[in-house]
Amino acid sequence: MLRVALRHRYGRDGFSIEADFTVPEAGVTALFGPSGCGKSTILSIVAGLLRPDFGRVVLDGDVLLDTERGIALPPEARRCGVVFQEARLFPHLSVASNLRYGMKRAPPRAEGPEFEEVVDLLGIAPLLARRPAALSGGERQRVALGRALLSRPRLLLMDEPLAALDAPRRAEVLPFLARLRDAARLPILYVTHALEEVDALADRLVLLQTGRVLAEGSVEELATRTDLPLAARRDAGAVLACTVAGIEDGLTRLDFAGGTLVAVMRAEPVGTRLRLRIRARDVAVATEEPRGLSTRNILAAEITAISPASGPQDVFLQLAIGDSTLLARVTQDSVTRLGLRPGLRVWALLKAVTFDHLGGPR
Ligand SMILES: Nc1ncnc2c1ncn2[C@@H]1O[C@H](COP(=O)(O)OP(=O)(O)OP(=O)(O)O)[C@@H](O)[C@H]1O
Repeated sequence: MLRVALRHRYGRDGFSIEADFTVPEAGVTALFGPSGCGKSTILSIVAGLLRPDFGRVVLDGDVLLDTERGIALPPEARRCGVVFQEARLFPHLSVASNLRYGMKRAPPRAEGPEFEEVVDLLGIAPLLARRPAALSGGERQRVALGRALLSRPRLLLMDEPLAALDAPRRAEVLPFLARLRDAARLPILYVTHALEEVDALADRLVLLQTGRVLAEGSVEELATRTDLPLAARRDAGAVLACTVAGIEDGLTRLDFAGGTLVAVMRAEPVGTRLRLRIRARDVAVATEEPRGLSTRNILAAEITAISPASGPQDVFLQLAIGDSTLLARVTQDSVTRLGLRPGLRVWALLKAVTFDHLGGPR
């Protein structure tokens, strides 16, 4: 586990950061927030590239930084694999040599994946003889991931690794990141301002705003918090962990903690685990069981809370469906007209178009 506590100010009157959070043993923790909120600064402090005014960084009980005790391990002694927005490969070396450079940085008895395993994991075997100039942006990033992994780090730090890529390249690299996450069994601190990357990759979220941690928790939990800035986004809504239960007539049946949904999406084998974001604006409610509707996903729910939404006419309904929570964005007028209140049993109507298939299998 990684524990981070820090305080830093750039210059006398510059931007100030005060953050305190943890990253579990394995899985992706996304450091998420708008541009300029301090994400890269935090990552640099953890990597040892920036010395903060005050900081304590402890990885699995080992102190990497403790300004009060005068401890500050140099970057190379921290065993952090760092991946930046640009791949930063050596242009004069082949892909294979770039990867071997990573291996040379690994301590002699460090545990970790072998060269072939990493090449296989990231699908870079056909690229080994090439120079970075002859690679696409996505391929370059895959090599950079491989090089970081081969240095056998104890922690992976990724600073917007997909931000410099266009949408098709991002879509190409995302599944490899998901594979790496599942194979590496390392804590991964992942800086991003893209919610779709959070949905596809992250287990936990540390939400930042102007240098402060607003909240930390699981992606599912924070997605339905209407008091956070996430709720003001167009794509605000619940994130549900689902398992593919079957495919019939081109429709995929997905089980989640609370019931079953039907979605039109890319066919995945039964048992595949994935996550869906169900946008609040795509959920409607009815006080009586609807009949004769084209909507296939109609779920029995209970209203657990009603809270204001960013538009003055709208509110969020928090809906409990078994052990899951959905958000619905409805007008204040429908609340009055239908007598919606916490404790009321309703039906949640989800449009098929709601389903965005996120990331690769988990
Ligand atoms: N070396 C520096 N000197 C002074 N101010 C800095 C320095 N580096 C960053 N800042 C300021 O600190 C704030 C946080 O920057 P940081 O790069 O950590 O944010 P970020 O969340 O990573 O942003 P982005 O998503 O745009 O990369 C910004 O206001 C930035 O202008």
